[in-house]
Amino acid sequence: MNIQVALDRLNREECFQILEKTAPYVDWIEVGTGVIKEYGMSIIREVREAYPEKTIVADMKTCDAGKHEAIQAFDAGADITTVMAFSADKTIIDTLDVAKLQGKKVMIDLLGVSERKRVQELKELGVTLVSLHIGKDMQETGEGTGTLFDLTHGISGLETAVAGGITLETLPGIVAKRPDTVIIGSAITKAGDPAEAARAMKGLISE
Ligand SMILES: O=C(CO)[C@H](O)[C@H](O)COP(=O)(O)O
Repeated sequence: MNIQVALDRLNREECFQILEKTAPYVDWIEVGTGVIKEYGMSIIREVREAYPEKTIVADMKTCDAGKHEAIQAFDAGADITTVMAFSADKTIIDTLDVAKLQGKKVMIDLLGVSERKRVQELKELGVTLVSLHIGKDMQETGEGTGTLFDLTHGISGLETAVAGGITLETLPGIVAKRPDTVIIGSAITKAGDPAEAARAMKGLISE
């Protein structure tokens, strides 16, 4: 099971400080949407150069112009780019085509999806990687990752990531569901000791 550290609501300096402290304990690095909006593709390039051995996820949250945005992310050095599940099927297919050509991957963000039917459709379009996701704003209303796994339960052949306010306390319940990747943002990046937070989470997952 991978740990993906999500770099969100941080400036460039903070992103690299967090990575310096946590890199030994994380497998995948997510350059968050807000960070990309602030710095553009150049920050993905910088992370790629600094961490050539890590899997880099560009959280582009693409919902249109799929081909163009996938090329942008992959050319900057991302291994995986994210696309919203509600996008038009054409957008999904276009990004999958670019990924296939470049030997990269697309992660479909299921934020806001409540019906398994859409997950099944995505699979039929050729999607192989999805993220079960409770967004920041809905986390504030108390929504948790509890029932998210119902969306993919019984649908075979999908690699799953899960995100949304996961903490050291909620991690055991998540790990029990056996996702392939656990995405953790604030619980690492806003911790008093990010290295210790990441180390503890890696330890828990490895148990
Ligand atoms: O995609 C995201 C926000 O849209 C975040 O990467 C994801 O939610 C993880 O961060 P946190 O653990 O702080 O919720």
